[in-house]
Amino acid sequence: MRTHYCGELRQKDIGETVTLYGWVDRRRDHGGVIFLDLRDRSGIVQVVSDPQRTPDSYELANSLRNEYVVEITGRVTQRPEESLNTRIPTGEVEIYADKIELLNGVRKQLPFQVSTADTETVREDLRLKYRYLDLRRDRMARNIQLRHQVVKAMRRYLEDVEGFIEVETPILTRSTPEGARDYVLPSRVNPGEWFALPQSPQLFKQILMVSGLDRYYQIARCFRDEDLRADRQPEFTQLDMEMSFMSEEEIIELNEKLVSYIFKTVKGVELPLPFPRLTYAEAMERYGCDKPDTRYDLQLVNVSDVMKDSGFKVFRDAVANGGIVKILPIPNGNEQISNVRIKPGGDLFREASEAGAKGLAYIRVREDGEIDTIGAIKDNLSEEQKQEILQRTGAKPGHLLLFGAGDAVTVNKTLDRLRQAIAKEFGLIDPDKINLLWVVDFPMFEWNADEKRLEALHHPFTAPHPDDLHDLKTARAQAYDLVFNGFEVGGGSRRIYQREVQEQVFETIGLSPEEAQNKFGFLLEAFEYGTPPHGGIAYGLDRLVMLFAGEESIRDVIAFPKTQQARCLLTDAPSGVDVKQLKELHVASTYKPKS
Ligand SMILES: Nc1ncnc2c1ncn2[C@@H]1O[C@H](COP(=O)(O)OP(=O)(O)OP(=O)(O)O)[C@@H](O)[C@H]1O
Ligand SMILES: N[C@@H](CC(=O)O)C(=O)O
Ligand SMILES: [Mg+2]
Ligand SMILES: [Mg+2]
Repeated sequence: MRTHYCGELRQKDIGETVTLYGWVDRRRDHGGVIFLDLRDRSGIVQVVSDPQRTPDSYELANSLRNEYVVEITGRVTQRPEESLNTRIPTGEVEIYADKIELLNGVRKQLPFQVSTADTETVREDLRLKYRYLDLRRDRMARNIQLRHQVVKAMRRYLEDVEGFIEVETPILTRSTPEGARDYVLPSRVNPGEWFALPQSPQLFKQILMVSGLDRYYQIARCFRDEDLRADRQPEFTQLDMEMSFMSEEEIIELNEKLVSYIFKTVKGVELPLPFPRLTYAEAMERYGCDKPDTRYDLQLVNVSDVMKDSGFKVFRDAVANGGIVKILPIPNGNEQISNVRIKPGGDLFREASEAGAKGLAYIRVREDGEIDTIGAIKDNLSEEQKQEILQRTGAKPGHLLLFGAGDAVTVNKTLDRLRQAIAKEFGLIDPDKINLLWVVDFPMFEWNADEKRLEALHHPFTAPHPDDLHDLKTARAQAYDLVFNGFEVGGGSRRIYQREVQEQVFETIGLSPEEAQNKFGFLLEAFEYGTPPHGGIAYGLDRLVMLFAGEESIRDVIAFPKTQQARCLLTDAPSGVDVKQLKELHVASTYKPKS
């Protein structure tokens, strides 16, 4: 019977006889003395065997190889002075192995060494294919355990402090509009009809409020067929919440307490409350995005009013066509950023053009206070305009001012990208800083140029701001996002709970009354049976844990993630199916033979 986990053993255990189970992390032979690092999920402890002190285990110890599974019984002993290891928590002790039992060996060559995978780069496809080996390594084992700690803290706070009740909602359901494509599943018993996997439990949680549940939460799996990024998976987990009879202010306050409880419990960090807030309009104006990383300054400066009469055509036209001119001022940018980098072919030019910019104008402030720029700008800039720009941007000698000019979406996107790239390059980001902020007052809708219609910025169940009901199209929403170091970790809103308002919103996004009835009739009907005012939020659990763990990819905090091509390499899914299955499902075409 196991007496301890490997990673728990300390000086206080010296003299005890212990039984451990685990994997051989490494085996070293030091002139007839065998050292084994024994690993389990808690960490590593050093085991010693030699012919004098542990004659019964020596032969077997000598034959063990990496990743063999063993049971070891032995005495906890103080390590000699010269072999103390301060890098591991068990580094003061070692175990004299009186008895070793081999429980299982390794029959094939290991695709990579678990013991060195934390320090050497192993190809991700190998890691995902042999995920069981990958999850044995310290870093990954820690991430998975950290994820568990985060979920545990969420449950403790919501259940024990705030009285939330966890309810499971269906996976086989109807489409929920969260802005991505649906994963769909054919129904065998209902020929020609399809389930959609939920993009979120949005409508069910609202219906639970109509049911009087009052406070709901769920650790909920969501499915979205969308283009993948390092912080996006096709299948991901939300902490999903909904509550009745609470104002936006009360919902935000409860959530600040929840988030600070998680930080305190998991990270031991006390967060100052309340979290700062930015309106969507401020965030876009100052940072060019709705999830700004404000660990560093580098704020954008709008100079559209100065440039509207500029002799420089690009600036003047931008404003005349309803666009904007903005500047990203970079202190000490002159020295580090050469003209080559901001002209076609340069890396910063490429960054800008990937965001849709056609050019990257600049002004450099010289040591003597004069400016350097291209002739077309310099010749067309009046002294007043120049002074106004220098003053507004706070430009000093050494400053580089990068310009974005054009439609607001492109300018903001461009300068946001440049801001992030420059913060990284200039080392402006303090990795120990924790930066949490709310973005509030989102607009209800944004223009979808492809489909030539307004679409809901959050989702169409979000309530408009009560002051803006006279013009729904331009109304602000009662919606809020939580941003953590430049990532959107959560988003929610107060909801519409009156049928008429919901119908108006459907109409605004171009749903005909028939379509609205067809897709969301059950919701509209529920609103007629006594629906309480309600609202909620959902956090991306994977993203949150990724940031807690200091990882750059959410794949590293998910036990069995998909690749960027949305494949599971462990099980090799998706795969072809038998034609018989397809026939039963009434899906005759697109048949792909099973391999
Ligand atoms: N594909 C995804 N993979 C992982 N997490 C996601 C994904 N989509 C959304 N989330 C997380 O779920 C939370 C709530 O979902 P929401 O619909 O607001 O996402 P979103 O605004 O579409 O997110 P984004 O566009 O940033 O991916 C997000 O704040 C985010 O943390
Ligand atoms: N269902 C929403 C979250 C919410 O509004 O509560 C989402 O996934 O974004
Ligand atoms: Mg999305
Ligand atoms: Mg969102």
